Amino acid sequence: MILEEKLKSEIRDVPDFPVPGIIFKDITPIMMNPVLSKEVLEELKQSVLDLGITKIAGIESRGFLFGYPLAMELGLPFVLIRKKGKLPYHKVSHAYALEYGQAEIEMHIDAVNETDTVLIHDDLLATGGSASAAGQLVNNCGAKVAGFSFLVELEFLGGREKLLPFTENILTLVRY
Ligand SMILES: O=P(O)(O)OC[C@H]1O[C@H](OP(=O)(O)OP(=O)(O)O)[C@H](O)[C@@H]1O
Ligand SMILES: Nc1ncnc2[nH]cnc12
Repeated sequence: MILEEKLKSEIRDVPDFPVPGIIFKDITPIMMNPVLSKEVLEELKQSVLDLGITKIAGIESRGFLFGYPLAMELGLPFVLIRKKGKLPYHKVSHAYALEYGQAEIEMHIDAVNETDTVLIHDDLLATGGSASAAGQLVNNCGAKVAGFSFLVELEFLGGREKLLPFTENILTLVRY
């Protein structure tokens, strides 16, 4: 079976979570499968090797699951992009809309700078609000966005369009 089929067979649809009308893509069964998790990590690694990235930024919280292991695999620093009020030091922040609500994310002001080309990683691309807000944070600190990577893309929400102004390198392993 190809990786996309294996992932689709594990990802679970949960209707009406966290609010009515949303079909939530539950990726926790992937984490319960260490063999598949390693395959995911290897695929992400091979796909971003040529992008010349200097740092990986992961979006809280599910973007940490594969983002940090990927950074360690590649021998790169990992940057935490967190929900408002969680990071201790001086920060840049950006508010945005989610598929199911509003949010604001933050990054330490010295986490990236003009010498960096950054890969932004998250588990899932829906409307693109979170990832484009993360791109803004990276750009606001003077760094370039070299690429985005996600396990899942909800194509019908058109999030990819929001990311194209940053880069055309948008990797997704499973599309719905
Ligand atoms: O493309 P968007 O419309 O912005 O949606 C995608 C975001 O929504 C989910 O995060 P959520 O805020 O639910 O947080 P979590 O990762 O902590 O569960 C998901 O992990 C992405 O970060
Ligand atoms: N439908 C969905 N499933 C899981 N995570 C999400 N984040 C935004 N939309 C989502």
